[in-house]
Amino acid sequence: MAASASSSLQIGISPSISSHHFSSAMPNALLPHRLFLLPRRSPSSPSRSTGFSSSRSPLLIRPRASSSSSDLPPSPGVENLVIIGSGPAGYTAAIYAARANLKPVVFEGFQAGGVPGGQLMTTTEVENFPGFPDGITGPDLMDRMRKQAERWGAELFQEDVESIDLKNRPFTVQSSERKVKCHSVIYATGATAKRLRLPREDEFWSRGISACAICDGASPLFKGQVLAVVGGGDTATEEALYLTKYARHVHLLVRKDQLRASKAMQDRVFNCPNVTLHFNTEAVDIVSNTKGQMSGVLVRKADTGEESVLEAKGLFYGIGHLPNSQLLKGQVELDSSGYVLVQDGTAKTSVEGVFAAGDVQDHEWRQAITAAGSGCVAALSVERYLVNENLLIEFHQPLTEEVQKKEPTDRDVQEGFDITLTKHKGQYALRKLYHESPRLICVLYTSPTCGPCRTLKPILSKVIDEFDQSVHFVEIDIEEDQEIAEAAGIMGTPCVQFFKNKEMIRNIPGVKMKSEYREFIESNK
Ligand SMILES: Cc1cc2nc3c(=O)[nH]c(=O)nc-3n(C[C@H](O)[C@H](O)[C@H](O)COP(=O)(O)OP(=O)(O)OC[C@H]3O[C@@H](n4cnc5c(N)ncnc54)[C@H](O)[C@@H]3O)c2cc1C
Repeated sequence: MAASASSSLQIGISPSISSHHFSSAMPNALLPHRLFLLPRRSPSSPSRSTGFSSSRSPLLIRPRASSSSSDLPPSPGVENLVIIGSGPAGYTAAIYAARANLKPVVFEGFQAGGVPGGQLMTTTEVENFPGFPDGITGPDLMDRMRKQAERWGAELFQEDVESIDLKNRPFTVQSSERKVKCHSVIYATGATAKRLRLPREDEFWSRGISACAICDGASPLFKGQVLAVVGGGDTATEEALYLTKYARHVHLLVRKDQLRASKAMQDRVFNCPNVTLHFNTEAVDIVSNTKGQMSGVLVRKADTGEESVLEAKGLFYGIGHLPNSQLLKGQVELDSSGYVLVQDGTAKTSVEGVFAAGDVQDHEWRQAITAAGSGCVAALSVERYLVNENLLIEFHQPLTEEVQKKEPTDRDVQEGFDITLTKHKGQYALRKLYHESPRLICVLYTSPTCGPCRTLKPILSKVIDEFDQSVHFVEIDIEEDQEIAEAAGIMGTPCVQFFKNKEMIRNIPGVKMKSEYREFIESNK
């Protein structure tokens, strides 16, 4: 992924290309972003299904009558519920808890244990989630869940939780940016992709090794190349099949003598001519060429110990997940693999008031719908717990009129490129800005199915807003604008590059903290 810290982007416009691009009718992708503000209805309106802001204050605070012996009133400044995690489990819990007027605080996470939206942000089509007969992409499904939680008043923070104190009541949840006291917690932090820890793994991470075929498969580094995938389960088989869209050939390295994947996935792999299965084969290390680029995988036969080099320009991990339960260690009972133990058929953990949902407590089913189901159980259990303990405070939302973003119309397309605007999209805009902008240019490279890209967009957008008029921003979809992505040496998405005076001065792959982008712009604008 590394590009030199200061190099010029090879996007100088050749006369033929530039005149063609500049004179042709502008496609949608080249349009500057424009937003339209329309009034929204209140969440009480039954006909409306999406999009209410979380910025609201409680209209009415009404302690409920207690059914327990406790006479203590609810403590001020203490939240009813904190939900940690924003996969199907966390968002479903948030929807139910918000609908029950608990005003849950949700820590969606940032980079510890995955991305906001969880594991489905790294997949393309989800074909088995009820209610979507034609399937839906993972990121779209998670966007919908998020909006639904927000609509009903869940308070969402894209921050990692760094510590939890469950030994003292009320509980304390400390994130990267705030400390929250609460009476109950739903722990829904999911699971994280495992790594192989190969000797040269760090050297080639994002420069050949990836744990997300969906995010990185379309990048120029891998297109038309021979690639390898490690693993024998559903993740590995799905990744191998997905990569055949872009790769010349895919080798699937399976440590055992058979696949663990579902029968349906096995059939698809066996019937795919572009995938070669290597049983009893493990990856030992990465092999590079004289230019220091990945050129192969050193593999070992598990049965004979024989080692050989398999030609491959990329290695994708599909070897399963670890439950993200680190924060609970020593406070809540976990099983030997680290999964949170819950009482059978419930979301109750060993600590009263602490509930767990989703993959972090489920090593068996691990599906979006089971995670969502357990999130629902957890939220309903919290409501019951708070009522029984006389801790519940109900929050009712004011019926505020809100505003909504609207996609650009055909008329906007006609209006064309305007250099006075800060935010742009597409290679036409990038070429124009590269040659004409006196400002620092921030380029965000994305791909349509990349979940982390959706995480980064609002983060970067907010930072750009802080520097309006002293920076230009361009979003490049690497599938739509392959030529420019290739010229810029993009090997995975998301990736941010900064240009000034026709020089690339910084390349930042992946999703970073807001402060990193902010500080760089501040000192280079
Ligand atoms: C490639 C792939 C394809 C899949 N396809 C399907 C499919 O088609 N259908 C299906 O049903 N299932 C599918 N699954 C499985 C499904 O994605 C999971 O079962 C489901 O996402 C689990 O949901 P969850 O809410 O428990 O956790 P996750 O989705 O893992 O979400 C966990 C959340 O916790 C957050 N988090 C972690 N640590 C912290 C912290 N310290 N602070 C704050 N937040 C934190 C993360 O950011 C994340 O938002 C797929 C999984 C993968 C990997």
